[in-house]
Amino acid sequence: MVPVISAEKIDFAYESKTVLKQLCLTVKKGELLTIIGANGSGKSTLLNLLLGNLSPQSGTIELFGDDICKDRHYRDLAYISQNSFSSYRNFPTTVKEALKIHLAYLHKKVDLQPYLQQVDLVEQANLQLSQLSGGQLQKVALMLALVKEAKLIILDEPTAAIDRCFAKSLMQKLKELTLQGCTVLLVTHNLTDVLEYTDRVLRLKNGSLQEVALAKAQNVEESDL
Ligand SMILES: Nc1ncnc2c1ncn2[C@@H]1O[C@H](COP(=O)(O)OP(=O)(O)OP(=O)(O)O)[C@@H](O)[C@H]1O
Repeated sequence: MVPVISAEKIDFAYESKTVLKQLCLTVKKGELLTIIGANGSGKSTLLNLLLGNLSPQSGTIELFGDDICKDRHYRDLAYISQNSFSSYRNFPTTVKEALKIHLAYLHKKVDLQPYLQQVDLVEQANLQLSQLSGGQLQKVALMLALVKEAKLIILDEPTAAIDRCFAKSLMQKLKELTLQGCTVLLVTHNLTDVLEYTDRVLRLKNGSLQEVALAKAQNVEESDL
């Protein structure tokens, strides 16, 4: 089966600053993959390359078997960034209206209530996005990804701004989605939140990815998270 993500021998530098060296990554359909790494190791850079926001100096990146130079597969992708919530905050709508706008954009007609329930935002449905907390805005971002029925969900620090209880239900939800064939790639410094749910952990170090055995992942040095 064609991998969902296939990156081959990626070299990337910001001018003279080399960040990634001959990096390879293959992610199969239905996998929940976690990438860890110390601050500045290049995790966000790698995500930006996978999203097609940056181009490697050498190497190839394919999504769903297509070179991202030709097709970035936006229709299949949902990206929840570290600060997606701060950009939502400036959007002058309520939670419910944001969901309706998103559905209209996707040409979909569905009942809103189950989506609000899934992310526990029923009580906040009529609040303005500007009135939500960081964690609640993170839930809005997840809800929009669920509505899109994305085949690949990429999350940067998904549990950083949310409480432990929602972190658990978020990870359960993501795991459930992978069992239905969705693929999830996330970057985190909170390995404890994801370890129970992840299929693999890769550590970004010295510009490339190394597999971390799940049994050993708990003991990964703090500086690598
Ligand atoms: N636009 C840029 N121009 C120059 N250097 C950059 C740029 N963005 C990032 N860098 C550098 O590239 C390296 C990797 O940064 P990146 O943000 O990818 O790391 P990260 O692993 O996501 O870090 P963190 O865990 O702190 O979010 C860092 O040394 C950073 O200073």
